[in-house]
Amino acid sequence: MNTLKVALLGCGNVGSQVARILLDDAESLARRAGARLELTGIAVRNVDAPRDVELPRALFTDDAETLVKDADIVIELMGGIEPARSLILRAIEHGASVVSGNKALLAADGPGLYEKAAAANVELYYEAAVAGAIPILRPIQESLAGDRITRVLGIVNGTTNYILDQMDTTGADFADALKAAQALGYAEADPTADVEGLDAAAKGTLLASLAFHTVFPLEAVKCQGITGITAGDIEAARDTGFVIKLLAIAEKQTAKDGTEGVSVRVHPTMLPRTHPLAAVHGAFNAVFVEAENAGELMFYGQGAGGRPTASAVLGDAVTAARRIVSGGRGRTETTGEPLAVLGEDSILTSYYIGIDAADQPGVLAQIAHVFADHGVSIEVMRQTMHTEDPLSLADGSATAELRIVTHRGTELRSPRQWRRSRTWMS
Ligand SMILES: NC(=O)C1=CN([C@@H]2O[C@H](COP(=O)(O)OP(=O)(O)OC[C@H]3O[C@@H](n4cnc5c(N)ncnc54)[C@H](O)[C@@H]3O)[C@@H](O)[C@H]2O)C=CC1
Ligand SMILES: N[C@@H](CC=O)C(=O)O
Ligand code: NA
Repeated sequence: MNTLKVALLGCGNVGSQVARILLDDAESLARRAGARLELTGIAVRNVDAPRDVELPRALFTDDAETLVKDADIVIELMGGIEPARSLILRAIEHGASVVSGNKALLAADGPGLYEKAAAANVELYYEAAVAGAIPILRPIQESLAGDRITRVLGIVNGTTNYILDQMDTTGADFADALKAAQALGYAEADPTADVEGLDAAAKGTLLASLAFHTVFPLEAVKCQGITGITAGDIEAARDTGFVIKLLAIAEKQTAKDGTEGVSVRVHPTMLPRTHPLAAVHGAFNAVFVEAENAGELMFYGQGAGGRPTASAVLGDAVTAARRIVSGGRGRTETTGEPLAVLGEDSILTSYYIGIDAADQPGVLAQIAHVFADHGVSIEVMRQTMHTEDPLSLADGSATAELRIVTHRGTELRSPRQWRRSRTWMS
């Protein structure tokens, strides 16, 4: 049986689990891959750093450059743009296939990397980069290659789903829930990427590009994270039978002028508690794919964490090994249908707005006036008094929390545009 040399870059939450499986499961992986996968080294910043998983000290090196030069398969689990990008390019130049979980890099520079991999006749696989353990990219690229996908939407960030779920079910506060998500290995090295929605935006970009056979630029994602969500918002949602989830939504649409294009957006969304996505708890993810002939498909599983993500990485490594053993290329990126990037004026949805207002006569009328002035139709308005300070009721300084849900409409920036969008209102 052949032996393929595997170089691992990074030994954090995911990398350490990948190394463990490569070592512990070597015999059965060899049978499945058709070649032995020999872990030749693990590149890290500090070879002496303490690790949660016990691994042979001799495998560690801080010389990633040298390690990739002699590998058949390079597994990149360092994260970040550089040096990950340069090391992947170096691996490709040396004829190695690459497996990565680095959605930040792939969303920023995927096409450049695929092109280099195709030219060198090697594979670049990244199933772990979207929705962790859930097989979603391969089904989109292979199983649905004969269908037309129209929409992909779902919960694709484990950290934010964990935080929102903890706030909803246990009343945990945002900061504590984030700390727990970090300790469990769900969060990115810089968790801003999770809580500001950037990680979900990167995944949305990858999903849209593969589902619609186009190149969707990361900068074109309309993105809002969960840092503005308060315990009050969660409570108000619960009181009205809703739950707040961070969704990524990629849609193929026809703009008003007839142009066919794609929009991608990430934002907190109020979902009825009876919706299937409302039942996605903890760091689990769920992705709906809608295709013209297949109809609706739902993919569900662990979206973050070392072990589940390592499963997706190993799946790609075995697939890459099989290709090397059998010869020939595997699946390629199909970017044959460049589609227009559609913006906010093509996104039709209803909005939830929370306002803290003085509880004084005329305030409600003023707010309603601003909405009317901008052509925004209100569907539901609820008022809750802040009564923590009973004296405030007497001295007239009390405030009220207003929760407003609009009818469906587009989100446009200037008042003039809002007026123009009036025709889109239901
Ligand atoms: N943690 C998770 O649940 C998931 C993570 N991913 C992705 O997998 C990748 C790894 O994630 P984690 O294991 O959570 O990250 P981590 O921060 O726990 O581990 C990163 C590892 O890379 C090493 N590293 C970083 N920069 C380096 C450099 N310049 N030179 C040498 N070594 C370097 C670090 O020493 C560490 O061992 C990231 O791209 C992440 O986005 C993807 C899906 C899920
Ligand atoms: N930080 C990410 C990890 C997986 O992609 C998340 O929380 O989903
Ligand atoms: Na996946």
